[in-house]
Amino acid sequence: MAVAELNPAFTKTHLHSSQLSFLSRSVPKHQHCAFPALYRTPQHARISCSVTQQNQVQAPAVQTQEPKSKPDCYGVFCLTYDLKAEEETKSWKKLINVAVSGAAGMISNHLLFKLASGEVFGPDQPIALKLLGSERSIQALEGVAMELEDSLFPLLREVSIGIDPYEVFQDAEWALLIGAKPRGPGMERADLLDINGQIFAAQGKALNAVASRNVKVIVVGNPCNTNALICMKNAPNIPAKNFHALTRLDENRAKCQLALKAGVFYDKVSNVTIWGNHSTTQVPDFLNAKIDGVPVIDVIKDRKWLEEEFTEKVQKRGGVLIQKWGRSSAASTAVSIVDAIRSLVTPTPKGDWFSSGVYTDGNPYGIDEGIVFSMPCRSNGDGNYELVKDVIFDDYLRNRIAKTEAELLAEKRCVAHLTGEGIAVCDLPGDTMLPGEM
Ligand SMILES: NC(=O)C1=CN([C@@H]2O[C@H](COP(=O)(O)OP(=O)(O)OC[C@H]3O[C@@H](n4cnc5c(N)ncnc54)[C@H](OP(=O)(O)O)[C@@H]3O)[C@@H](O)[C@H]2O)C=CC1
Ligand SMILES: O=C([O-])CC(=O)C(=O)O
Repeated sequence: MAVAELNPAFTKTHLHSSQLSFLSRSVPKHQHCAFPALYRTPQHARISCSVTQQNQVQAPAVQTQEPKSKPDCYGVFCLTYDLKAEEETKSWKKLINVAVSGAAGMISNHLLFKLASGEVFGPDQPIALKLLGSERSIQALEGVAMELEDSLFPLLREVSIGIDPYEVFQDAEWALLIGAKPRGPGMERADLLDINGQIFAAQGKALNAVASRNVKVIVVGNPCNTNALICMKNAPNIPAKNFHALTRLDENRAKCQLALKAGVFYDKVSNVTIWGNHSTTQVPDFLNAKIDGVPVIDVIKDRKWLEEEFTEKVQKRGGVLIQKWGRSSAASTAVSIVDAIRSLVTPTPKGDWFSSGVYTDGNPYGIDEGIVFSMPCRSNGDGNYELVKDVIFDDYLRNRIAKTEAELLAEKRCVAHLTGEGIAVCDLPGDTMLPGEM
């Protein structure tokens, strides 16, 4: 049954959410209904019902204008509404489109509800969620959309689900790329780079074709640095500066370990950089880090612990967690994605910085150009960042950075066929590991 066949006076209150979902799924593409209590008639007029102060439904009033087109909307989110009125009366900002891939996965299951609640973009920012799944996950994705419906988030104005990135990424202002194939038993790192690289090449092309020209892209799916590079290289019309690989979880893990050792609450720890790859070669920088404004090395006077135990703990934290949980970090990863976005949309506290995997071209640290490398960033809150200049290095830090840089350069050579840089040569140093593989 198409929504067009509904009794126009049949309001939301008469329908169970699963009925709404079913009805909306049976609406042909580009054919929509409207809410509050707006439904489309066969004549394409819109019928509106308003609720009186006594909460009684009034007789429908016919409106003539065409409802807004919403491709692939889901359930209650297919209903249109007068957002303009809310922008005016509630001082809401203009709706933003946030695309999420791997939306039926574990990380997304935490993240989507944070995005919809307003805790990420703020209590005055209405949001449209555009969820990318696959044939394999489409049922699960409907389940996710149903849970979003049932959560009644005031700021969540649109949800759409789909399996075609060219549709899902349309006009996206943020693209949170989480979906990736996990490395299976016996799978070579080079195979993982290739399989996931194909996904991120395709998604880069789609972003290039249909996303907002200023879309901010955060790549989470592993190996995230090289996936971000592939995505960026396939999206030449989007500024390279707009691509990030998520290393914020590593920064958060490092802060926690430093706080634990120093016996302070973790909000006292600042200026922590993760350098390099989101892998076991990553470098958690204790040289520039501070506790209560004092250099960490003056608070934790155990250099051996910092160089060995601390560093390894952060590098392998993901793997230890998998051993305990039987699956990789999902909740804390989602939290760190929230942190990463908020770091770009709010001004960085004075004197502090945050880590993100960003393109190395023009970096002031002497790191090879042409790779996505985690470095210290600051933002004035407009969605962009600049690299922090006033950081210090010693031989230890330089040597460690060189190792993770070599790993990323090798990964880059391994995916040359996906970045348009020629024939791939895979000479990965040893069998480099994701944090979760240890
Ligand atoms: N950067 C970081 O700090 C961290 C990164 N990660 C990474 O994030 C990614 C997602 O993690 P998580 O949500 O826990 O994983 P899940 O396994 O729960 O979900 C991953 C999603 O990836 C999608 N996917 C895409 N291609 C494939 C494929 N070929 N085979 C199987 N699934 C595929 C699936 O969705 P669909 O079928 O819809 O495409 C699936 O829902 C992983 O790559 C993980 O390693 C995890 C923790 C930290
Ligand atoms: O390897 C994984 O999937 C998990 C991961 O990245 C992490 O925990 O940092």
